[in-house]
Amino acid sequence: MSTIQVNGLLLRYELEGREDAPVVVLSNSLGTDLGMWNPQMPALLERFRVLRYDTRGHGESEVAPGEYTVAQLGDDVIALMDGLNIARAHFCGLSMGGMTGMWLGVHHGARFGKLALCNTSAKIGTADAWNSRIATVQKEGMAAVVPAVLDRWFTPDFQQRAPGQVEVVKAMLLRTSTQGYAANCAAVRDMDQRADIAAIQNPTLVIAGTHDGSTPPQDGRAVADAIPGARYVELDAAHLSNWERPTEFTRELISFLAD
Ligand SMILES: O=C(O)CC1=CCC(=O)O1
Repeated sequence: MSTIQVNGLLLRYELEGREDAPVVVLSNSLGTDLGMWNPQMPALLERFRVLRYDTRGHGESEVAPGEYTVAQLGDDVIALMDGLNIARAHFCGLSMGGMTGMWLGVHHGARFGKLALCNTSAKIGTADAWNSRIATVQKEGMAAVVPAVLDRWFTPDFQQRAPGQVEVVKAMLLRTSTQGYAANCAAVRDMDQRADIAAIQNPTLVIAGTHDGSTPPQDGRAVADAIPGARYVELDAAHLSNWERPTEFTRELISFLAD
């Protein structure tokens, strides 16, 4: 396992692929870790050097005290790239990872080539709903949110036809630190980038899921409409579209990045 000290905490990362290939950074969603990109890795590694990491408070990365902000999550990516001497990269993030991607496009666009913003939103849910989720995990632990979260991540059809894959992702959610999860919920709760993202100048792909109960397609469309020239693609999937439609997701991502 590789770790690096960034912004006062240890982040776990993996950097794989040919040293002379263009770099793509992959950023995980709330309640997962860098393993959420496993379905895309073999195809990505044929063309790219892939840097993926566990967002602070997730997986094997450290849990910093207090609540986080999307700006902190974005600063971690810049510090990670600086620490690994990566001057420029493409970026792909799903859900909270996509929110980090929007922030990076607005504030550090010159460090990035193309942005893929997947199953994400410039503003998500109400403060009350996030506060209630935070209170639940703090009082009852991660297991208390698992059934509702899984029903937003995967369609009933996928849960029935791929129970083994659902178990793999469920295990990531259950392994997530309660404190880290709550701190990242606060970052998502407090984020509103709707007025900012029109400033993004990077070529952008927005991927949405028709059955996504967390960041519905209209949210993805709104992101694509706000970013000049952004491409919008909708897959027949719920929130974790990269697991539910891995072939289509990977094809869309690679054809966009390699174009
Ligand atoms: O857990 C959810 O409801 C879905 C989600 C919201 C932000 C994120 O990254 O995942």
